[in-house]
Amino acid sequence: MSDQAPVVAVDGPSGSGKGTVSRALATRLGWHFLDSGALYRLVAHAALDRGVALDDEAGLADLARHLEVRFDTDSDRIWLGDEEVSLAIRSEAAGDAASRVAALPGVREALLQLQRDFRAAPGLVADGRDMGSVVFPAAEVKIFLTASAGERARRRYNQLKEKGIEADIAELVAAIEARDKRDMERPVAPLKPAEDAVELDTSGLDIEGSIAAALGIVRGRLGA
Ligand SMILES: Nc1ncnc2c1ncn2[C@@H]1O[C@H](COP(=O)(O)OP(=O)(O)O)[C@@H](O)[C@H]1O
Ligand SMILES: Nc1ccn([C@H]2C[C@H](O)[C@@H](COP(=O)(O)OP(=O)(O)O)O2)c(=O)n1
Repeated sequence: MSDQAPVVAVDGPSGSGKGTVSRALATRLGWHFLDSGALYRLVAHAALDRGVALDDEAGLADLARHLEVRFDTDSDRIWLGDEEVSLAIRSEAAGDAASRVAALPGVREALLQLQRDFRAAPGLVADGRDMGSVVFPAAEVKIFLTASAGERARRRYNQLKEKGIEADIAELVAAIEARDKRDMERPVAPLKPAEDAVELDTSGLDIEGSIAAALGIVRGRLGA
């Protein structure tokens, strides 16, 4: 593993701040970035688009194996074939469908190598649920971000409000708890901290505080 580029794995539940913190880590370290959740969202989007049922494991795995995905990390845009799907895959419906397709072992297996291919010099920051436990089990640094369900619902509420979308906090808490339950109880690659992960609770932290704390963990581990 030491002859390969180093990996910082950032895992945790929805709304814990993984995307925000891991993108900032990648920028500050000058490393590559993998948004693995986007891959599950892309499979779900492609399935909804092409009428593949969300429990058709073979059909979904086939979609996952042949994803024609293109990321532009600078502009944060994503294409599926010729279609720009940057906004479409961020909807609550796509997130919910992603959580369903992510429970299927055939889909996870089909996305494994694609995720590992993101590892390149000088290093990779990988954001997801199983980066430290399954995809990069020998990652040099593993961080498990958490925050209370109430705090995560408030963050989601603010995100939706910024986009002009009305939402109900109680409904968001219920949706977050349902998604956590599905992600934690699935038999394959369930959401849980890797044994050697450092847990970081961001409930009482602002964004800069979360980034600084994560950067401190990375520097401590890498000795940089
Ligand atoms: N302390 C914090 N750390 C990270 N993100 C935060 C924090 N406080 C609020 N946020 C906001 O929470 C929202 C969800 O963060 P995001 O990075 O998308 O989470 P995840 O990728 O875990 O679902 C974003 O709008 C982000 O700006
Ligand atoms: N490595 C990963 C990444 C995401 N998933 C699943 C679990 C989530 O419910 C969906 C969507 O993930 P994403 O990180 O984009 O979702 P959030 O922004 O955290 O709500 O995909 C997964 O099972 N494994």
